Amino acid sequence: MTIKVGVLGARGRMGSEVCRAVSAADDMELVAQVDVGDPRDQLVAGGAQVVVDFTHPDAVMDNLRFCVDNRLHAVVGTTGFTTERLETVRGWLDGAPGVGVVIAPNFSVGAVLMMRFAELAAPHFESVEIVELHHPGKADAPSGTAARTADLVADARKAAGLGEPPDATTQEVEGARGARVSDIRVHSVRLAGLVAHQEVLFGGHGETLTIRHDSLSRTSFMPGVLLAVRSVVDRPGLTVGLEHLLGLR
Ligand SMILES: NC(=O)C1=CN([C@@H]2O[C@H](COP(=O)(O)OP(=O)(O)OC[C@H]3O[C@@H](n4cnc5c(N)ncnc54)[C@H](O)[C@@H]3O)[C@@H](O)[C@H]2O)C=CC1
Ligand SMILES: O=C(O)C1=N[C@H](C(=O)O)C[C@H](O)C1
Repeated sequence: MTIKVGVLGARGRMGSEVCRAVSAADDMELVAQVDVGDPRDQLVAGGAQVVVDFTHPDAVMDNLRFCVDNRLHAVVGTTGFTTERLETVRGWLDGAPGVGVVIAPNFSVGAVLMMRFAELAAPHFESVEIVELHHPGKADAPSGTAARTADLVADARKAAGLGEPPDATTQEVEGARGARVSDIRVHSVRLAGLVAHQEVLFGGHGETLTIRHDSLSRTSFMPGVLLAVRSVVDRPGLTVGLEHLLGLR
């Protein structure tokens, strides 16, 4: 059966790539391409079953509310999902049985594995820091992926009885030691020529471990997005993270 798909943020870096990937998929039909200035009602008028959102952290909650109100399944890659936001979406879905929403900070399979590997390594090293590197057009810092990695690493450290990573630095120019997310230092680099990259650096006794992932092209996110579109129609409620669709959790 063909899945009718609408895209929000259709003229953006990710949205335009999603439009191409959906159009090329044998089992999908691209029925609406919506960006700023276009009526969102095109999604309903076009008969979309699944809406893919790659817009902006400031816009995504209103878009999701629209989808749930109109009983449209949603696949969301837009960042900015705090615990509070996720709870709000859960609340909306409680009132819309049968509707599915998949939200993932990163749709690339390699990035999902990087996060999983980091979580596995976390209990075994006293030190850890995260460096995320992106194109200079990125709206937010730190990246959603880095924030999610920090949460996973922090939870794994806590479960293993580890405290904060050691750090005796008291003299610093503001920002030199990065941001703290769940007590983990995260450093954000914005550089022309980059797409999306992350290193998780671990340090222990006489050794370090670096786990690095590179998205060299936005096509890296497309298999994950298409998997989520195919899955969400049979997955009511909220799913957070592509790992659940890959059988990694
Ligand atoms: N989960 C993942 O795997 C990935 C997530 N992202 C995230 O996706 C989001 C978008 O990233 P990019 O495509 O690089 O940004 P972009 O700025 O290139 O594209 C965003 C598009 O959304 C449009 N837009 C903004 N508000 C809108 C609204 N209310 N309705 C319809 N369209 C609207 C903009 O006009 C723009 O065309 C960011 O939050 C980014 O972090 C990006 C890459 C991968
Ligand atoms: O804005 C981007 O480009 C990306 N955003 C996501 C994030 O913030 O983690 C995913 C990927 O890193 C690309």
